[in-house]
Amino acid sequence: MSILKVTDVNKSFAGLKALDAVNLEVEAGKVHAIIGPNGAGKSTLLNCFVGRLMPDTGSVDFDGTSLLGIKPHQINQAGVARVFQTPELFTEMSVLENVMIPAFAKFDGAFRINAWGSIRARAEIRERAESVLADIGLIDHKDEIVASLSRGDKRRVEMAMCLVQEPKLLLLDEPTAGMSRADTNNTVELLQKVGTHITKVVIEHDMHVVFSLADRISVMAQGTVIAEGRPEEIRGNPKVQEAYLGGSHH
Ligand SMILES: Nc1ncnc2c1ncn2[C@@H]1O[C@H](COP(=O)(O)OP(=O)(O)OP(=O)(O)O)[C@@H](O)[C@H]1O
Repeated sequence: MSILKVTDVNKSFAGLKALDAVNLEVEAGKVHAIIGPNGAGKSTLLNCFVGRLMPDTGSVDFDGTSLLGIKPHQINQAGVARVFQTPELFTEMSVLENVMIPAFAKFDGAFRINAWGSIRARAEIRERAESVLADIGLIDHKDEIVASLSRGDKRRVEMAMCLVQEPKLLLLDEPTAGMSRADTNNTVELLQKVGTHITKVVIEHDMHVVFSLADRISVMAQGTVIAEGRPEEIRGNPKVQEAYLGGSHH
């Protein structure tokens, strides 16, 4: 069953067709990678999933409801979380506080009936945050200020901030960009381990990462999806090889 369905999406910027009749279906519970050379339209498409961009035409349905015309925070409330290329963190606050903030935003309303409910909510939210930090291997750093963490650990905090919201769909925009091989391998291991029930859409240039994680791959070139299939189908696809050889890539 598909949880995300993109139908005939078009988007132009001042005459440049960034998305040209894009169709894409993401199956629930799977890891779906979107790959393609620079300028293929991957980020533009992702921005249409989170309310940052409005397609000119076409539809984007998540869990049976249209995402178009909905504000980013409402899309987030509906169960879509995004991990950015550059972590957006509260750097002067502790790791635990950073993870508790999105959990409050998501769950507090459900408890806040009276003062007692609010205290209970705080305890429960702290527990949720600590449990995610344990999964992600950061529990020993929970009281540290985020500014003092390594780049790799900052990305883990951001991942924890997404996971604590218990999203249905997690969007990962180049999760290993700029990382060393060792950090990349750690991130791949982490993504294989955490939130296994969460549907993930990953934009990624590193083919080692793509082939380690993806259940399905969509290949974009010049604003459109030129191939879609299982990793072994995509690996040998001549259209895909041509798209990469014909365009510039990292
Ligand atoms: N806000 C914008 N205004 C004008 N043109 C844009 C805008 N955003 C993207 N584009 C153009 O749309 C096309 C698709 O860009 P997009 O960033 O979606 O590609 P991409 O596949 O994500 O590339 P990369 O792998 O380099 O991130 C490019 O030609 C880009 O220059």
